[in-house]
Amino acid sequence: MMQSTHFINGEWVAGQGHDIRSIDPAKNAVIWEAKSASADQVDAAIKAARQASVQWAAKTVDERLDIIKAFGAQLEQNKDALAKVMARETGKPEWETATEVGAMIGKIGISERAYHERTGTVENPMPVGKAIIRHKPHGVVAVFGPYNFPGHLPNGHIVPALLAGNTVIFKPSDLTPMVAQETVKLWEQAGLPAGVLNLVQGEVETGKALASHAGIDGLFFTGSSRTGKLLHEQHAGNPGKILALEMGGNNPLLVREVEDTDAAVHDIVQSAFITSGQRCTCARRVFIPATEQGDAIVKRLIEVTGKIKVDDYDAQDQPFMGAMISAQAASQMVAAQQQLEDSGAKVLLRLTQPDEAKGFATPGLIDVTEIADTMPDEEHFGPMVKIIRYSDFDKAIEQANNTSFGLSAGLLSDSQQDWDYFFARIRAGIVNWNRPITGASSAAPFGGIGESGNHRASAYYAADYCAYPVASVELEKVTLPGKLSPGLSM
Ligand SMILES: NC(=O)c1ccc[n+]([C@@H]2O[C@H](COP(=O)([O-])OP(=O)(O)OC[C@H]3O[C@@H](n4cnc5c(N)ncnc54)[C@H](O)[C@@H]3O)[C@@H](O)[C@H]2O)c1
Ligand SMILES: O=CCC[C@H](NC(=O)CCC(=O)O)C(=O)O
Repeated sequence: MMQSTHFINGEWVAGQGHDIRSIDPAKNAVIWEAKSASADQVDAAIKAARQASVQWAAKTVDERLDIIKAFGAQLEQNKDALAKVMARETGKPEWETATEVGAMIGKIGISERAYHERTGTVENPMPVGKAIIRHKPHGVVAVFGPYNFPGHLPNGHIVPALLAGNTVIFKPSDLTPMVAQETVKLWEQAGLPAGVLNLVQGEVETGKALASHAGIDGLFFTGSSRTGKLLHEQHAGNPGKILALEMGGNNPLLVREVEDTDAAVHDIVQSAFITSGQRCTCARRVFIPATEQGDAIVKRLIEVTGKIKVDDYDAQDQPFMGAMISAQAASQMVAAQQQLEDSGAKVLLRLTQPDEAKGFATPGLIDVTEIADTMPDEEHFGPMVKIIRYSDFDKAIEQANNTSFGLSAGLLSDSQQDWDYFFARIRAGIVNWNRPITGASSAAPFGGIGESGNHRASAYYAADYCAYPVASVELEKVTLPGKLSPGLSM
């Protein structure tokens, strides 16, 4: 029987495109199979969203919020089941997917606050009448999600977009269709009117059909810089379409003088290896002083990293790291490590793929000091950290900034002076002090500069790209001014 996996105009329908499937990367088992949405089905989803758009935008914010809160209640009721689906489809441990569902629930209250604070209505008195700032939804927007947070990150676009009065076509990562399907079912159960949120599943073809469609007013994308750049090029010449791009990073973490070596090692590990290194904010380059204390940090980092538990998402004794998204992703990390080694880097702890048919990769550390100025500026999206030993803080900051990305960066140092110096010079959208550089707060803006984004930060600032401001000067009755302009007589 054909699976109905696309949600168009309030109905679940079977795809008319080609065969797609989802694989549990920890068990190497097919867990979902269907047909992708064809270009005609993408078109139908956009038409449904357009049709639903007037009535949805005409509702009061509180009416929209009631439905969004009902979705939050559905998430709460189904949190264990959804977390299990996420773990199966991504390989992430169940403790971590439980926190992902928690973040989805938390997003609702945060989006409500952000809506009022960032896009609320403001009145200013004028000598005659008043000036009012209001916000309107863009209309029909497309949301593209990545695989690493298949619930939380698309949710971070969808909730504020719907709250602002937009209707949405959601195209999840083709690696995580099941999480998307289960999430959209919860929206359906929450009573969202037909056409307000549509789901089209598929690979690049489906993505292209949606992104290039003339019927969308905006596109909110979270994913790789490669795809984000393609979308940016595709939208060149369309200044009226809002494009919000959240992309990757080649994030630096600098260590200076710290009293507590273990605390520094903990923050490095948490920054580098959480989610098997598959977070956009993960530390990719760690700068450690070429001093005795630096040697001690490296030694301890090797010990602690070597003991990280990597295992099945549903293991009784939960691991810190589960499988990566696919066996292919793990083997790409092995190949990336080999390339660096061939270029002169020194492996301190080897990243391995214990089973070529599965997505597991053990965490790796590689010293790239000798090739730091010549190695490619690449985001290696997995559990491998490049260590750079430095003697000069200014040079280290310069190297840290020597990237076309600019998502997250951090400093581990017990000195306030170091922090002030670092903060003034480092270039990134997220800059932390003595905290891991992963685990960003949804109550703050989230985004990067350079190839990491296009200055339309998400999380708390997602409200900004979900609505456009309208300025009005108003007076209740047409009235002659008390004083006419010079040279004018009535
Ligand atoms: N800055 C952030 O907020 C953030 C968050 C999570 C992940 N990321 C980044 O995302 C990447 C990992 O996620 P990914 O591999 O799923 O990203 P990806 O770019 O491969 O895919 C993202 C989405 O775009 C779609 N897509 C791919 N090619 C397309 C095309 N040519 N036209 C239209 N759509 C297309 C995909 O199907 C998916 O829905 C990493 O680079 C990571 O740093 C960034
Ligand atoms: O992989 C990219 C996201 C990483 C994650 N960031 C957030 O959760 C941002 C907050 C939000 O979107 O609400 C992290 O920093 O760990």
